Amino acid sequence: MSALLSIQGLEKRFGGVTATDSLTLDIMPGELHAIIGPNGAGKTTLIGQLSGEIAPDAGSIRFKGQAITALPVERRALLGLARSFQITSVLQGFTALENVLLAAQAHDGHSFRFWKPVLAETTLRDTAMAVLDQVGLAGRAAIPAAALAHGEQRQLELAMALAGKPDLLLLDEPMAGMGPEESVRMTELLARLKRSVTILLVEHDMDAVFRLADRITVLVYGSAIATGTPDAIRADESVRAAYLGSDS
Ligand SMILES: Nc1ncnc2c1ncn2[C@@H]1O[C@H](COP(=O)(O)OP(=O)(O)OP(=O)(O)O)[C@@H](O)[C@H]1O
Repeated sequence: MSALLSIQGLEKRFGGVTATDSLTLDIMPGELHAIIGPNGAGKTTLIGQLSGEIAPDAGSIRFKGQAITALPVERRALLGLARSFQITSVLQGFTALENVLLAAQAHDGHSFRFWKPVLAETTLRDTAMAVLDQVGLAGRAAIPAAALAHGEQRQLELAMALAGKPDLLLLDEPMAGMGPEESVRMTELLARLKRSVTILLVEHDMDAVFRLADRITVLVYGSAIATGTPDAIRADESVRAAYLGSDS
């Protein structure tokens, strides 16, 4: 099986800081691959380079066999690479459904052909409702985003990323700022989403990571010190020493 996303020799420096250091990594179709590592390890910088917001200094990124290293964010999104979280994209004055419709429309603008506007709108609306249902917000479609609970807003951000029917979803700390109950709900949601979309997950919530991930990569100072199944990562001495704490 060939990789959905292939990262080769990726490098990123900020002044004297090496945020991404000779990183080579394959993300396989259908897997949920988590990236963990201490604060400042380079996780968000990596996501930024994959989504197209940050230009790497060296190395290459291939997605679905195509070199995307130099492509801008929108072109990557059209190819099926979507990013969610740590970017506040929800429009508070619009309903949940309207937010998803706008996200779907932004991704799929060409479906609004002037001779078939009603049909196109119906299809888009059906898609948006299906996506809201997928994230457990179907019953909240008509509620303004501002009136949604924090956890529901995060579910909505996920729905907006899914609206473009991505092949690869980049999730940057979906549990950030959540209470324990909301985290559990988001973990269950991601467990349901798994397999329908390949997911690259950056997350500090280790319970969620070890429950959800098929494979985990541990970053330290921008380098991948280990990649493996949750069991292999748990047992890896270098990981325990560098990150999890040798007594964990
Ligand atoms: N725009 C920037 N300018 C300068 N240094 C930066 C910039 N962005 C990131 N860095 C530095 O690069 C390193 C990696 O940062 P990054 O935010 O990617 O780490 P992280 O693993 O996502 O951290 P956290 O877990 O705290 O979110 C850090 O040392 C950070 O200070």
